[in-house]
Amino acid sequence: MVKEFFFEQRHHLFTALVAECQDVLAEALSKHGVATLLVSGGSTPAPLYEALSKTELNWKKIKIALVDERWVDPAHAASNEALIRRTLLINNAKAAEFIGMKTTAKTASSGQGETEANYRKLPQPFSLAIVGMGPDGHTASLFPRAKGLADALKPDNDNLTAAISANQSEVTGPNTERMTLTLSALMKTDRVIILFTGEDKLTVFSAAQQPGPVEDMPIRALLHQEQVPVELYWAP
Ligand SMILES: O=C(O)[C@H](O)[C@@H](O)[C@H](O)[C@H](O)COP(=O)(O)O
Repeated sequence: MVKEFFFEQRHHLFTALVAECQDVLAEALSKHGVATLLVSGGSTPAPLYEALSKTELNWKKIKIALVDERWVDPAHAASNEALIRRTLLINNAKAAEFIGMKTTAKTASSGQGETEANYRKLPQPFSLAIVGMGPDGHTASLFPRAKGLADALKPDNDNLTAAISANQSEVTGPNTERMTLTLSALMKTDRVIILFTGEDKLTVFSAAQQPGPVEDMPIRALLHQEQVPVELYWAP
């Protein structure tokens, strides 16, 4: 069951969401002494990251890692690592340790072993994952009917990360080669927060809440499970 938080204005959403993230991370720090924050890319979350970067958390005890990555150089405009370095790893949050997904491997599939080894060093359970949703019902880089999707969604897949080749029709530009957290990794997270805006995506989300093939709308894998608390933060 997804707990939904709707806001009339985006700045109200981000104010509330920063406070929620701060509470979740502070609780993880007091319980475990460390916290792991998993963050998505895309165009929506930047205001959250910029505000979160200024909060008075014990950032040197917080590990920040990507939910997914386009398999491009960190200097590339489409890089999620670049987005996080620009919007979150600044101000107080600069003290956090960042673990990226991109390696020097030519393809995500040939880089997956190294990325996996890096992610297995992250403290578990992960404290908080911030995920988005695309207009096609994808989340992370779990794209509908993409190559690698079935494995990435398998409950018995112990890998934390998976290489995905999205269909060109699903992504803008050259970013079809992706690395993503698997569903298993998201199920090892104490709290998952879905963040998106706009009426169109809300319509897609409502459709995803109905039963249907997960491969058509992979965010269904997060919505139709009772293992991990999932919250939606939405504004028009
Ligand atoms: O690498 C990415 O693009 C993201 O991780 C992806 O899953 C994103 O969250 C959605 O596509 C929504 O993106 P927008 O916020 O740009 O709508």
